[in-house]
Amino acid sequence: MTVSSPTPSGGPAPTGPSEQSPRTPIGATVLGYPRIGPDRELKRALERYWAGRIDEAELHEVARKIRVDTWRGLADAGLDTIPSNTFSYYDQVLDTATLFGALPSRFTRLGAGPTDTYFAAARGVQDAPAMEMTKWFDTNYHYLVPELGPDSTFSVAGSKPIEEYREARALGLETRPVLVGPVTFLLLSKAADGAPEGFRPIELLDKLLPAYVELLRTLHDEGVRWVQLDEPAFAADRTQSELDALARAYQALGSARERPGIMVAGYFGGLGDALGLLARSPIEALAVDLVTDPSTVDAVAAERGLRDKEVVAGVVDGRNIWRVDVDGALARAATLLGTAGTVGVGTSCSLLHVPYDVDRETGIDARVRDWLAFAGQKVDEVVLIGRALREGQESVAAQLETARSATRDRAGAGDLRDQRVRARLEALKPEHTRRGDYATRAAAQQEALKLPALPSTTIGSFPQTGEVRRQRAAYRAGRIGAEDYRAAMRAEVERVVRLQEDLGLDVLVHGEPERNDMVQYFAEQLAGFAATEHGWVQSYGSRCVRPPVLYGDVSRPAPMTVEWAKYAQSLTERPVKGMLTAPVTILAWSFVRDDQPLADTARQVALAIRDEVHDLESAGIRVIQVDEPALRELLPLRAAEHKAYFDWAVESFRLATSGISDATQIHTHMCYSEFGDILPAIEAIDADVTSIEAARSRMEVLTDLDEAGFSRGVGPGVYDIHSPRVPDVDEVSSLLRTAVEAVPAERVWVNPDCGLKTRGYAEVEPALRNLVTAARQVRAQLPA
Ligand SMILES: CN1c2c(nc(N)[nH]c2=O)NC[C@@H]1CNc1ccc(C(=O)N[C@@H](CCC(=O)N[C@@H](CCC(=O)N[C@@H](CCC(=O)O)C(=O)O)C(=O)O)C(=O)O)cc1
Ligand SMILES: N[C@@H](CCS)C(=O)O
Ligand SMILES: [Zn+2]
Repeated sequence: MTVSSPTPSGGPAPTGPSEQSPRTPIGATVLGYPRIGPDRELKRALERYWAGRIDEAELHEVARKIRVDTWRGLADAGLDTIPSNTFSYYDQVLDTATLFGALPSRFTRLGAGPTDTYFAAARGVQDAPAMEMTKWFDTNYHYLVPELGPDSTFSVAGSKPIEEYREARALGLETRPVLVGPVTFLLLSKAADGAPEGFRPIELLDKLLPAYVELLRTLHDEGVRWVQLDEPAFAADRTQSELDALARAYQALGSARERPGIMVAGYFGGLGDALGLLARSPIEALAVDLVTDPSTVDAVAAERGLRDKEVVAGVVDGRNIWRVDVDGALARAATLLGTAGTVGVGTSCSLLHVPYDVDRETGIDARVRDWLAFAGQKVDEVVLIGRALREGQESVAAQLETARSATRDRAGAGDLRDQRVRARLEALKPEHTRRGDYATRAAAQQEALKLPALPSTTIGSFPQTGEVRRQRAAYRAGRIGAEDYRAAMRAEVERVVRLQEDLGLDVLVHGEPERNDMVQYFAEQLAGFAATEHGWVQSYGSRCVRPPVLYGDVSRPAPMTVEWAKYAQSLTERPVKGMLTAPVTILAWSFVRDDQPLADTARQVALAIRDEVHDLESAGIRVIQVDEPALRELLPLRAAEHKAYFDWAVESFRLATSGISDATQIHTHMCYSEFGDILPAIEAIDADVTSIEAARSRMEVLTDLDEAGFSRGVGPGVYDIHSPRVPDVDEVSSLLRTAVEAVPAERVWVNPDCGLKTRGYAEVEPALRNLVTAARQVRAQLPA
């Protein structure tokens, strides 16, 4: 397999759609690639740049090397075409807003250079708070939300896709620039502050399209043969007017005279009604996700309008890490042979969501490792399936057989089924997911805890200092032993407990210094999971996570947190909150098995957490928080699937948190989400207290919860921990007064928006001091 031949340096491409010349097919390709660097080189460079330790040139050089290595690797692996502009210094949606000159004016008027203006928008600076960050569809990646108003204008203000194209071409590599499509860009944007009531960014489509047309012309003049326009927004339910916008957009872009070939990529599910619209539009290619929803293959095969188009069959899962089932993938791609003009082979979505290379994971059992494919291996899978499809299976018989034997081995691995776990689940009765009624519990808890009105607490983690991380790195590398590590972490716990006593918080935490991550920490101790050593995936900006691999039945061989919670409680008279992660969040932030329904896996995880809850209670811990920040994350994109999801998601939380005394108080915590769709579930999980991100939206969520009939304790965040800003006492008191107007004061708790692990003590101490002072002030003003 060969890479497309390079365009002669500097010269325009010989073809354009208007000239009707044959175009090299897209063939075997990937929709995008990780960009943080195999050893998180970009993360380190970004953080050094932000700290003023390297200059811009050094940062750009690290980025250039990541791009070059990526392109060379993809070309050497044998893909037919390779993407560019999939690199980003922070986020591709922010890149798109920058490219089209649509950054909020609070950043452009700072007068900084382009790089620092971009980072100001991403991270905020004094007096110019960062753009809002939210989840990218149902993934654990987060993007920055563009802010648009009726007066927003668009132009081609940047040149990133062009520069990256040129950079690759200078290496002799022809690439396909990837852009967020215009309709998805607008659907992901929000109305800027001050926009008229009811304004929706999609109304700006006719103003945005000319900028895309201009960019397409520039790319064409540069010699670009294909562009990829990503429209994942159409994997979710869309209104007729949004579908009309899609049709209008691609009619306009497809009719542009001088442009490269256009491939629209729809991913994270089937395209629904958008499929037919795109099939009828004057574009040349469509990339479809044939993994997320298996019925998509039939919908695509039935689509007559694709006869003159190339369809890139996304048969290699871009989001999970299992080796592809080559026969299933080949069958799906082959189904499209009679439908599409040409069939290419690709990943279901960008590989941004998986780590770089499974071969480095020497710590994972070799048998399990052989079942896995990370980004590098997935590229090989795409190349393999592409060749088998084009040249026949005989041409790659040996590689196909190796792949088949790994798939067979996994399917037959009976030792992944733990009969004890299965028997426990079989024996579950409805009472295993029920607690006593809330009013009785609330009275028993007040009797046990004797908390003041408006009790103050934190969400769990305290700053993960460089020293804490260094200790863990030293422990992992074997430079210090288990006892020394434990002693260092206990010293940190003691420091954090003393600090909270000094600050005057009412319910304390141990601070989570011993945790690398709130999911990975548990996965490392549960049977059925494998942890990775190098498997970093970008979560947002420079922040990464290492999602564990959930490959078998889950159980808890031994208590996971009890010693830490007990130790913290031994240091103080005040109640210490035990801290656990709930089942849905554990699943959402892991790579999950695909050989059984997620609901079954959730129940297994719930049983393990339930065991821990019971052990914490037995150890004298009277308040236990079970964090469920990702409850919104696994919500299916299509509304028709919501009820089934909520049923198992709520059941798993309740299974994890019932069977305990009425007097034991269960907290949960939610953040990083739009809560609108999950309000009924927040009530249904039946936690005694829910702490919830609210500071930036000025407590709006409380009114929403109230309207949804929420009747339990609630801790709306009064300190935005995503910003280094220290809120003053008046600001916190004002938020608290708003809170007690929306919810009866006896149900209100006082806490930050989320954990403090990413912050420094220099901000956290004064912020918490102000929080406690504000709580006391407002408490003193409550009617007796
Ligand atoms: C709440 N969020 C989380 C999500 N997903 C998760 N799995 N976990 C989450 O908490 N999704 C939604 C949000 C996303 N938010 C965040 C927030 C913060 C981070 C983050 O800070 N990530 C850290 C890595 C955390 C970690 O695993 N740390 C490890 C390893 C630390 C490390 O890199 N060590 C260095 C050596 C250190 C030294 O010597 O100084 C090394 O190994 O090279 C640990 O503490 O042991 C990040 O740095 O990106 C992520 C998502
Ligand atoms: N207990 C966790 C929740 C984060 S969502 C923390 O405090 O970091
Ligand atoms: Zn949180």
